[in-house]
Amino acid sequence: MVVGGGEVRSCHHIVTHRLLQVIYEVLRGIWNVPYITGVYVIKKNILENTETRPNYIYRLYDADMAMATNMRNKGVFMYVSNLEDYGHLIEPEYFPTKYLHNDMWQMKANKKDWEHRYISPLYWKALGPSFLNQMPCPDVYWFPIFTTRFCKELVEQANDNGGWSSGGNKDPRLAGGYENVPTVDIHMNQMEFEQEWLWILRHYVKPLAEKVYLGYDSDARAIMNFIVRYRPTEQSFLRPHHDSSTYTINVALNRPHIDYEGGGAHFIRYNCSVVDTKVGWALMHPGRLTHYHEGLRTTNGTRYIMVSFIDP
Ligand SMILES: O=C(O)CCC(=O)C(=O)O
Ligand SMILES: [Fe+2]
Repeated sequence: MVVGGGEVRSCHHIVTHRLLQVIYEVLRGIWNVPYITGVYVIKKNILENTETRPNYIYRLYDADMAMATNMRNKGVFMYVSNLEDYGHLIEPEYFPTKYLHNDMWQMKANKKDWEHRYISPLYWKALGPSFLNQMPCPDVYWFPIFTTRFCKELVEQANDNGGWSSGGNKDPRLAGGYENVPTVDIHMNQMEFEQEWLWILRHYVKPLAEKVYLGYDSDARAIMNFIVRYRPTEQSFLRPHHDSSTYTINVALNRPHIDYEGGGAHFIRYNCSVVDTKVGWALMHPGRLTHYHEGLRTTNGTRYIMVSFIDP
């Protein structure tokens, strides 16, 4: 497992590095290792002492290999420790610069930071097997998923893009060119956020769906992923309809009574409405038959929601 300092060839190094990562994720401790790259925490007296000060030259080795070898030869050992959290490295290779909120695109490259920014701390609680999830209407569940920041940035990103549809039945964005129940909306593919959104569905939404709809295995597939805006002066409500989904998520992106008045979802068979929605919380409901539903009228301001028709 531990390869002698200075004898490590690069392919070994990659395999060893990955194995060590796995071990470090499972175990806690301190390990004496021959070679470390990237980040070092060095005792001040080691740096001050001219005998032990790091030296980066040894034969024709790369600087980090030379340093590791020289330190070991001087009897200054290096350790990997995960007893304390000193922080983490960021992956700088993929970072777009063309969007308004580029951080939103970082879920794959820098998952830890992305989750910290955009996934609500309550989400992890809601996912827990012993947590009883809210059901405001029959088979309609209500989950905290996103932070306020996520919702704010998603709306700003949509408005920055500006490709809102007219809300008419003719919709050139769709394969058939026709939308039976049109909304004033913007699709995730218009925002170049479709693959990212599908990743979010697979990683965060699917486990919630499988928790509450016991025995259902969700593919977390979705073709229709869009932000809707309702305004009294344009489209202000959505007539009763079914969704083309097995289940739908409907995320509140802004605040009732502050950013807008009215709004909410009404489930007709149960005569049950969800009106006091919370930013970053998603409604999840079956898409068809039992859950014929409508969007209630927004009477003031602009109401924004994010909708996905999952497993169509
Ligand atoms: O306004 C709502 O909350 C309902 C939205 C909806 O049903 C839809 O977009 O399919
Ligand atoms: Fe709907």
